[in-house]
Amino acid sequence: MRRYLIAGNWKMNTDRSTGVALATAIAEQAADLKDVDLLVCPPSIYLAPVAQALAGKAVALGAQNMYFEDNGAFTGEVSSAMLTDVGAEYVILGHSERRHILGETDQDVNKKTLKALAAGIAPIVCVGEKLEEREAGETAAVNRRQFEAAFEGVTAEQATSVVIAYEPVWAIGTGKVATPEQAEEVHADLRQLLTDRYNAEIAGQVRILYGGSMKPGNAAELMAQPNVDGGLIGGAALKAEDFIGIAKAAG
Ligand SMILES: O=C(CO)COP(=O)(O)O
Repeated sequence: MRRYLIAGNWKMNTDRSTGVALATAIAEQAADLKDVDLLVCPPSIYLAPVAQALAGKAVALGAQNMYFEDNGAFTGEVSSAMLTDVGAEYVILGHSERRHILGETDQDVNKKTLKALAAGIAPIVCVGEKLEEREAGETAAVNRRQFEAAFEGVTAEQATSVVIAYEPVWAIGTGKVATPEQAEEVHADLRQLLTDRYNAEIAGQVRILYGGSMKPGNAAELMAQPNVDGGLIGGAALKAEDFIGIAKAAG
């Protein structure tokens, strides 16, 4: 069945030395954990030194974004080949900060998802509604639209490598975590969308993470939900102790 995945999204935080120290501290404690996959996603510029710190360790490396073109005149962007070159196995795509602050569209997320899969990188596709959308009763529709757009053209074979992260925008960095029931409702909807698009067997293999103010103190009840397969952690991923505390709650 599905293994829990605890993923740290460091966002635009850390520097070279604190990033390496954080990855090293997580890797040291990761050895004791069973039945859970750990992943850290530092800023692109620190992927290489963090990869070095994690060599031979039970913690995977991921990026926070990539571009969908292979190479060329795209100033400031990073390609899928560059990510694999430095050892990234995952890439976060369509994070709400990229959608709502940096203007990324559903179509961009789809192109990036297809490119990552073609390159052998596991995309972590983020979906999630804003507060006003939830209050307007649009939660299911928004998450469905983002899901359907991202999965356009993804084959059944590829789908099992995709990770979905449900991150309600109102819960990100606010300390206002979704209740386990709120999370489970959306996760179950997403699993049903996978079943409808592919089949129940494939849907049963895809990991659906929750993200938004997840902490050691609330992680266990969230991950006790049948369709919550781990977490995409922001603030609490910047302290090894908190990140490992969440990973322990998965067990
Ligand atoms: O956006 C997130 C992870 O991608 C969640 O951030 P916080 O855990 O800081 O709320």
